[in-house]
Amino acid sequence: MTVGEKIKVIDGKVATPNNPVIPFIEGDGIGPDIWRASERVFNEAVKKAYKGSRQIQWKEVLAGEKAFDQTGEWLPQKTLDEIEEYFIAIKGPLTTPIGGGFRSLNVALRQELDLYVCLRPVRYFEGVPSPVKRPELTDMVIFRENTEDIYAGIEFEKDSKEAKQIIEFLTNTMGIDKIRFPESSGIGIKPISKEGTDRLVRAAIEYAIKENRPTVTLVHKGNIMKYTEGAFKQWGYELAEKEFGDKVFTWNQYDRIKETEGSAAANKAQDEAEKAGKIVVKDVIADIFLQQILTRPDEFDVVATMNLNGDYISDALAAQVGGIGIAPGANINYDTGHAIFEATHGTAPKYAGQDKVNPSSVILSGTLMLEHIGWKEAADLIVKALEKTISDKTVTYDFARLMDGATEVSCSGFADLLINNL
Ligand SMILES: NC(=O)C1=CN([C@@H]2O[C@H](COP(=O)(O)OP(=O)(O)OC[C@H]3O[C@@H](n4cnc5c(N)ncnc54)[C@H](OP(=O)(O)O)[C@@H]3O)[C@@H](O)[C@H]2O)C=CC1
Ligand SMILES: O=C(O)CCC(=O)C(=O)O
Ligand SMILES: [Mg+2]
Repeated sequence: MTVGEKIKVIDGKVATPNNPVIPFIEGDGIGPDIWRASERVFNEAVKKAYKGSRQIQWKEVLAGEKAFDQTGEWLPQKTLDEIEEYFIAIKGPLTTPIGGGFRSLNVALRQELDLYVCLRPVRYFEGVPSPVKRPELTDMVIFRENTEDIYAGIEFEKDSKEAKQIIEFLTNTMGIDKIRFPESSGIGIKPISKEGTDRLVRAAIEYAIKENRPTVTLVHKGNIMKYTEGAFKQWGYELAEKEFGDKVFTWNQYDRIKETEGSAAANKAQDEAEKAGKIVVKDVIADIFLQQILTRPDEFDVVATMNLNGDYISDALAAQVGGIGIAPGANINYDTGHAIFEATHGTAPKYAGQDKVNPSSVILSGTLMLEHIGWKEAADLIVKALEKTISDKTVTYDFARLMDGATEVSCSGFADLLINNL
């Protein structure tokens, strides 16, 4: 076997050798089935695209159940060190116990490496079964903040010393009398910072500019959580105007024009901005957003939101274009260049070891990774093969159960077909 070389990040740009070492985490549950299938597809696509002159040297790093069985640790420091050293990694899903036990290893990886953007593109592949009438209208890219929020795990159990201390502080020092049942409350804390918001919204707008996306929508629940979600909206608008100037037109600008010159002038200003190719930065409250993505999905392009909202939105949008079996993602720090690519779905334990589930989410996460390292030709081959395989109606169980005249194939069988169609 040839020895691989390290990917480097120079001045924020990824420099990829012809034989990059890329660490992978196989994952729990369905992870091993999916990884085996995906790895073959990646290798064949790279071989075909570059006629053997390029090859990925996969390096397994441990996390989750496999790590615990082999090392006694769920997330060994060595794994974090190696991903940090090699910059780019890809992972299968990892189990998180509910209501107790260790905290999410997926979240820990994102926090430890400060991978502040969870990027989740949502697009329709012709022929995929969908619960909506016009699934092709859904074409969005979610920028989900990945390190803060109530999601990030600052939580204290009911009756714990910490929960009692916080409740005592809130009640006696802060004069809060709205904790309905102070004797039996667990406590969760939701930090949302200006720095965290700025870097997330900056990445979303930069992406919209680069990819010619007409709008960036800030999704928040700022009417209720004013100083966290409401601040996210406010800081987002401020950053857009301050850093992107005349490349954007914000709904804050719209409101200011409306206030001084009236609605007609504000509408005209927005029309002119759109005609001039400026990106419209707008906002929507999270609950109505979940209705509007169903009723008028074509009004949304790039979506920037906080961690918990982004989690719900990711799965809801995935459903519109065929489900969680075809929902890729990436966790990225655009400043250090570190990135871990991973599917949106979890370990689907009831299907573990059955060679049954759809490997497309990890495979498409891999195409994001190939594009990220500059190997677009290989990524394009995989996307085309996926389109062909779906249009042939040879699909895994999740699609087969909703498609007329489909032939159901296994997870590995689907990978075989993709490879034939490369
Ligand atoms: N990033 C990560 O590693 C993530 C980890 N998790 C963890 O995964 C575990 C299980 O979570 P759960 O809530 O059940 O969510 P999952 O995403 O694991 O599974 C829920 C359902 O989604 C469908 N599904 C998931 N993956 C696929 C696939 N590849 N192909 C086809 N269908 C698929 C199945 O639907 P059906 O039953 O209809 O066939 C499955 O039962 C938890 O421990 C959770 O914390 C969850 C999300 C992300
Ligand atoms: O870490 C987990 O177990 C769940 C993560 C998750 O749902 C997500 O990132 O979308
Ligand atoms: Mg999720």
